[in-house]
Amino acid sequence: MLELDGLAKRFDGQSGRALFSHVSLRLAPGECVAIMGESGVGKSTLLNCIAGLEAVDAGSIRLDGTELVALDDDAFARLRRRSYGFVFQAFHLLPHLTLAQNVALPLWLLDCAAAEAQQRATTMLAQVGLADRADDWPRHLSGGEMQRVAIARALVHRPTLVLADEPTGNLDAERAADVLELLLGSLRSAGAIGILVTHSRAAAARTDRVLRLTATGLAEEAAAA
Ligand SMILES: Nc1ncnc2c1ncn2[C@@H]1O[C@H](COP(=O)(O)OP(=O)(O)OP(=O)(O)O)[C@@H](O)[C@H]1O
Repeated sequence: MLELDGLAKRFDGQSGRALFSHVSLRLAPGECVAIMGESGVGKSTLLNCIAGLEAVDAGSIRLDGTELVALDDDAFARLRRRSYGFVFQAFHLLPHLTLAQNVALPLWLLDCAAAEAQQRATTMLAQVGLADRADDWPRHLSGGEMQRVAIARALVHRPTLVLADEPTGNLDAERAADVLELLLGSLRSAGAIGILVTHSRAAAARTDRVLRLTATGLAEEAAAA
């Protein structure tokens, strides 16, 4: 369970005005929501706050009962490695690693034995439809294929929470729909919580709930596109 209560964030130079405040949300395992909102309202910043990459100015973030706002940077980094997965608009695959090595990366960071990491990475690649590409290189892939690898990497260590920032933003409509279906299906079958920041109404409509971020918090929207 992810519980956000009264989160507020302000950057220096914003003359006392909060970027957002009163952000509260409860998400159960397997639940996936979309966060929409005007450009610049703070959606990516909110994801960064939930990930502990930006400090909040007020509020509470609890993951399975643990208060994360109280954690120091090292403790948050360890938790992030173990319990978080990330999917980015620009894929962020490492060009000098094979696809299997890219997917195995989170397992290496958790000190998983090399043989097990290799086997789990290969299994994940098969689940995203790239079984025969394990030893290939990111530069040989299409955008949609790169995002499939990124989804495998985000889920290989069985995270509690996956944060996806515009995961279909660099893809054409057909590839976006395929990648989104894969991401949401994978999240649901893994029982992970998913938070998807998107400008795409079509993408948002595929999630369980659509929320709109404004300066004064998150408001529920009708899920229909
Ligand atoms: N480290 C920072 N220091 C100061 N201001 C920042 C910092 N990071 C982001 N901002 C500002 O905070 C605001 C929110 O940025 P953010 O990227 O979170 O918005 P967004 O809703 O995700 O926008 P978009 O939909 O365009 O991606 C912007 O005005 C941005 O310039």
